[in-house]
Amino acid sequence: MRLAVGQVHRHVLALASSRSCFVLGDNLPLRMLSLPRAVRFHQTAWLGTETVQDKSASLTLASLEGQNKVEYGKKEKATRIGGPKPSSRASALKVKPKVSSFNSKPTKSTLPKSAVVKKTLKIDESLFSAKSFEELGLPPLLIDRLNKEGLSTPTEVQSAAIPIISQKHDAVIQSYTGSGKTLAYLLPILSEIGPLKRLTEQDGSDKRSGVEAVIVAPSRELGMQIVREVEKILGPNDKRLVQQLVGGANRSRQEEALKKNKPLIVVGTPGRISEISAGGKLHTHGCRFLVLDEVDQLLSFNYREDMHRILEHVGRKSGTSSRDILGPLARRSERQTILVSATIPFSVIRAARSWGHDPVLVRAMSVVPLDSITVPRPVLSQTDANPNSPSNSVNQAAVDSLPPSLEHYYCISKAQHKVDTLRRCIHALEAQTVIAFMNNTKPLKDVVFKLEARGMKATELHGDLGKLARSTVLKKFKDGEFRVLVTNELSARGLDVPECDLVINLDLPTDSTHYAHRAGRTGRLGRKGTVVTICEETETFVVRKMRKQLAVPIKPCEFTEGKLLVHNEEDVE
Ligand SMILES: Nc1ncnc2c1ncn2[C@@H]1O[C@H](COP(=O)(O)OP(=O)(O)OP(=O)(O)O)[C@@H](O)[C@H]1O
Repeated sequence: MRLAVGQVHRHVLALASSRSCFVLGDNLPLRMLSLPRAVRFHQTAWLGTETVQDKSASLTLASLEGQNKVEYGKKEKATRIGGPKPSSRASALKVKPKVSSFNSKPTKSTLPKSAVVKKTLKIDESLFSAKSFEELGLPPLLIDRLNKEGLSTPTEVQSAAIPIISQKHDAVIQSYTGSGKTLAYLLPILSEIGPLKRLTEQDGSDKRSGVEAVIVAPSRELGMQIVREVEKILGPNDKRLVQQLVGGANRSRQEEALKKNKPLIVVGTPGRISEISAGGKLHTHGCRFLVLDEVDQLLSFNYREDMHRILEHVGRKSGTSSRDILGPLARRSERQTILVSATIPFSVIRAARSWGHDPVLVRAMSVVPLDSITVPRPVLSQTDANPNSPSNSVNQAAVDSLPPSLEHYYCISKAQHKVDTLRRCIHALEAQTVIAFMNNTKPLKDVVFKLEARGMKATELHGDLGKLARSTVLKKFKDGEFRVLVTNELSARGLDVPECDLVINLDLPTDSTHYAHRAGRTGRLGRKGTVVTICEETETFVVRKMRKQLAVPIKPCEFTEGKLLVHNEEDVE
């Protein structure tokens, strides 16, 4: 569904039960917000006396510090707001656009303070100077496995998150797409549970059995990807200790595997996890870790019932009744909750505060206690004509999720010529691994057909394909059998194809958050990447709005004679 410009992203709050609160939020269009009265009541109740100026505004360290100025349209790259530099160790992909002119007009946008920090944890500087996994205190067996997989140096977000999670903090991890957030939470978990864990004095008497970590992801693909990452670290002999519970696969087989393999870690989608748990085949009461990957999406309205069940059951010891004297606090103490996303809106901070004890926000180079964070004010771009328009606000969550190494362009094309423009773009940029996004499933086939007819290997990926077909398509694309993957929003979050050097928007993303997640499929781990939005003349104002909200230069361009030609902004106005 495409949102018109001017739609307001709202995060809707509701009380999950009378005893524990959780946030149901999403970038919902305003007209979808006719909530049941009870929900509205809870929303009011939960907001309490807080003066909330912008529920959709997100929290970022850059906004907390309020010290960053952004300029875009400069000759070189845009200044990145907050966040770390790309890792020097990361190799660059071979994308060398042939640029024949580069003269976009500088435009200014300023980010004033958007949130106030009352206090900050004293940050251990040595936390960020870790050069190796050894320095982060990971157990030797785990380090051996990492080395065997060719992993020797932690990324910045891993350096920050691993010690914090090991100190048993509840944590919100925010870092840009492709910066290594998955291992940032997996490694401290695997330091505590399973065959690679740190040996402690209690080990002989450790009576824990059953599932010890539940990892929830919004899509099957992302769930499967996380499973593969865990299997990789555990190694071939112990990979049965992780079990996937994703939708679309045979449920009975998953239940049998749970019984037979007795996994320590389960990874799955909210629907399937809560279904199997409700059926009594998954026991998570003794669970020590709950991870919500892509938390902002998981806390959206769509998943509310399943997430409610998961939040209520995981890590809550059987026998702990909701009438227990400590109530929700007792429950919380049973598990460590880790929330992860490239885009963390303020609603997630609020949710984490209500669940966690001593929760902290971990970013690549900083750790901030969540209690210190107040609701951010909307941040306006200086060039905005109408500051009252919500669409003119900088979307700080999306800004911070963009990898610093990306180049952004847009190109005008009539609808019927978009596939040709796409082909010319791929040739001009010499892109080898391309993900093209559309909004609907039906037209995907047509695009694939046209590309193939012109000799370009392409394939489609969408929710109408079965689970097996989806994983086969993805594997073939990753193996380089296809040059172009034509897909929809399904692939926008979490999908890791390190070689992807070009992302194309054949349809406009619904908003700047969706733009950022799509864009993040390229430029992984500091590699170079290009994002090109192909739009119709009448849609260019939407691109300009997103450019303001994202505070990055999205430069007008065209592809002629096998070259990328970048226009001056005023040439196209
Ligand atoms: N320390 C490391 N050294 C080398 N490669 C790493 C390291 N950590 C992660 N990677 C690789 O970097 C890639 C990106 O990691 P990951 O998918 O965890 O990023 P992410 O931040 O979760 O991205 P997204 O926000 O898009 O989900 C993966 O291919 C992963 O295997």
